Amino acid sequence: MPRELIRRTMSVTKGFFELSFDERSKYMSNDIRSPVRYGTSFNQNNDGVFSWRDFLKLNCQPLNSCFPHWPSSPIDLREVGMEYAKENKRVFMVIMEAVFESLGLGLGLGLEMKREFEEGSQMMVMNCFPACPEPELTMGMPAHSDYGFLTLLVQDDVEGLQVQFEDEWITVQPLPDSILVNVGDHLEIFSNGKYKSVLHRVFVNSSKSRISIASLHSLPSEKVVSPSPFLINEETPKLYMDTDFEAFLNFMAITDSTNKSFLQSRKLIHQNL
Ligand SMILES: O=C(O)CCC(=O)C(=O)O
Ligand SMILES: [Fe+2]
Repeated sequence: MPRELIRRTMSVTKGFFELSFDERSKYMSNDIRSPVRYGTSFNQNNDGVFSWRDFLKLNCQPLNSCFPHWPSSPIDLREVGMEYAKENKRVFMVIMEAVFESLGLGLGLGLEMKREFEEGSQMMVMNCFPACPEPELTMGMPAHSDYGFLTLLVQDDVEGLQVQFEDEWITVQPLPDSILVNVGDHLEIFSNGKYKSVLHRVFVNSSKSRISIASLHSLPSEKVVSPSPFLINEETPKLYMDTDFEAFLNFMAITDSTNKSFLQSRKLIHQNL
């Protein structure tokens, strides 16, 4: 992925969040399948969890029919976003190949999955965390894991992301122009627990706003994600239920999906995995 492309994408993202509220709010929607969805915690029309965050979610699948619905301002958002989405998918595919290899899954199976991932769901989540006068009273995003296989994240030079490791919150040192890869719930399920999705959260500060772009990738949204039959045996039984996007949406409708609660609900054997 060219650094220049990451920079340009960060710059249109920043540009979008600098637009007037009237301009941004044109893209508000409660429809989870909409090609574009803007939300802000400065208005209650957000995801249900109160966070100090503005977001713009751009659905990238299928790219050609989604991108004409994306914001027309900043003027180059669509063009840059489209180029970034394509490159992001390419990088995702390269990493998934390595993931398959690491799981000992054969080339044939890899090729089959590859075809599915080519048309897999892809969501670009642009986040803006404004400076907050009382940062200790809120979060940019509460602890959660992402629902897809992998999330490719780029961020500016302001600290904010923390990942949980051995029951401690570790602050990730931002490295601008680089891509950070997080494991999502679907990969934990598919790998039958060999990979673990990462619990993460975002804190805010009182002096600087922060921008990040999370790209979530998975299988096509109508497909079922299940533990690979090649990773189930006597030693390791099937540890997770099959799941699909519908199940995720239903879960979200009745509870919030923080703290890996969705994944927890998919476990067949409730031991400490
Ligand atoms: O801003 C970040 O570093 C993380 C954002 C995030 O976790 C998300 O959009 O799911
Ligand atoms: Fe996340």
